[in-house]
Amino acid sequence: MAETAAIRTGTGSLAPDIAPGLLRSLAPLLRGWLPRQRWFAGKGKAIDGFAPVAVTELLPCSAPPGLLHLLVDVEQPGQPPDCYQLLLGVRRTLPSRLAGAFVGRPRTGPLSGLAVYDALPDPPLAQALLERLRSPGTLGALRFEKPGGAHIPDARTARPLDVEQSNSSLVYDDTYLLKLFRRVAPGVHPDLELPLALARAGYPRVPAPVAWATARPRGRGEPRLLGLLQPYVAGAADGWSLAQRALAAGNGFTREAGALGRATAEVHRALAHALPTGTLGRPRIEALAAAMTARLHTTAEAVPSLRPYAPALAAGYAALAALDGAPATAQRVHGDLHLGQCLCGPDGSWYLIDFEGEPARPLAERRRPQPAVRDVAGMLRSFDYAAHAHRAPAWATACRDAYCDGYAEVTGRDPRAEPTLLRAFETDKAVYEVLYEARHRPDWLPVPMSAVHRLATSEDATR
Ligand SMILES: Nc1ncnc2c1ncn2[C@@H]1O[C@H](COP(=O)(O)OP(=O)(O)O)[C@@H](O)[C@H]1O
Ligand SMILES: O=P(O)(O)O[C@H]1O[C@H](CO)[C@@H](O[C@H]2O[C@H](CO)[C@@H](O)[C@H](O)[C@H]2O)[C@H](O)[C@H]1O
Repeated sequence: MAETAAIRTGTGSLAPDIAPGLLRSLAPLLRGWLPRQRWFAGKGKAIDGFAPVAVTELLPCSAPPGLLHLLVDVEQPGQPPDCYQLLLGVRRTLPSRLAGAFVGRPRTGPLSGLAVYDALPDPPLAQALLERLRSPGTLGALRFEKPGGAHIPDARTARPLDVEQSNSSLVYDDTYLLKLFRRVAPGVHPDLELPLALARAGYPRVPAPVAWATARPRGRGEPRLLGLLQPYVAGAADGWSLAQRALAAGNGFTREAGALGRATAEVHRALAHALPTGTLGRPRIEALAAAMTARLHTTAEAVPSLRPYAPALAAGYAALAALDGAPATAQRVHGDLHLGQCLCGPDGSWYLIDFEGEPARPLAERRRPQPAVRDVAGMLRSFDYAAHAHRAPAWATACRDAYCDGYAEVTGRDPRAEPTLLRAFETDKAVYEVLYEARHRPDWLPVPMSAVHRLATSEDATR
């Protein structure tokens, strides 16, 4: 343990000469553990190596349980390194309740012989993260911010959220939720920017961030958002579970779909007031169609079953590029809207969450104003997804119509009135899903593939 105690410096950052050795000793463990994590985007590719970006000791490893915060560049073939956030606990012996979180025991280095594990399911370590956010300040490369001096009460309980997600979340006392981003990049993050802008504009049905953490590793550009604390909507059910429940009971879902259409429209209206908007003239529409076409071809390279459909789908994008008429309006959007991002609170109101956008796209691209119909297309795809396993295409069609009706009620603009734009965005989303499912959930690949088939063969863009 004497050696372990020596890893700490006065600021919480590891001495620069220690971080590489620490990471070298963790590397063999991370190689096995990382690809098994739902949030690891590089599955299926070799890991060439790891490089430390910032390593911070949040709780001393010399007095277990220790808590290490690591930002690590993961090097994989054919792409620039991706930086991941890891929160690792360190104990001499691991209690059996944490067996599932075990990463391994390094054989060398400052943690030699100690048990290293995912810190989030360990309540004292989860509590330590909340404690850091309650008292803002800096620690090494990490900065903890709590604007307006918000009072964040102590929590009696802390638990990781047990849902499929791209990041990781902790829930404190059913009062606050801490979302910890896993793949972190420099730049303004829409999952903080948009809910903050909506909160400042007085919009009530997007949980407002109350505290957050960023990293500013020296010489590595803009700050990176690491985590974000927001009120937990207790007793809420997400739209996906509610839709599944309705389908299993043989019930319709059009009332809910209409309410979701109205909720989407209200958020769009608030975003358009709070943040810059623009128009997309002919050159920008052509560029949009070209980007969609390029994504189609890259995805068809990676997923062979998409290839036969590529020409018909590309024709839809060509129709978009050739559109005459008024420029399309563009604004900030949610960017990855689906039923799982809509929470129905105990009072029956719908909350929208997770403004991160599609995690695979660069931050700058996600922050560009875009046609609002992009979110509409995301939700239309989601009704299709929900109905797929139940072989209930009529259920999906009714929901899709009710959703568009609800949207039009609030904005006065019916998304179905721009069928070429809507079809292009729906196709682009289905293509994104093909790649997403091929990488993360191959069993689900038939779901977006059936939409691809429909979009490539049907004349009617809204069916
Ligand atoms: N503020 C909140 N209140 C209640 N539940 C939430 C809240 N934010 C997220 N959740 C739950 O956590 C899940 C994952 O959150 P999300 O932001 O979509 O994470 P990710 O981007 O990692 O997928 C959601 O589907 C929802 O069930
Ligand atoms: O984890 P995120 O919420 O950021 O989004 C990613 O994962 C989603 C799945 O969990 C994925 O959504 C796709 O599957 C949903 C059903 O599980 C369906 O409702 C969506 O319509 C469909 O796109 C999403 O695309 C991905 O970015």
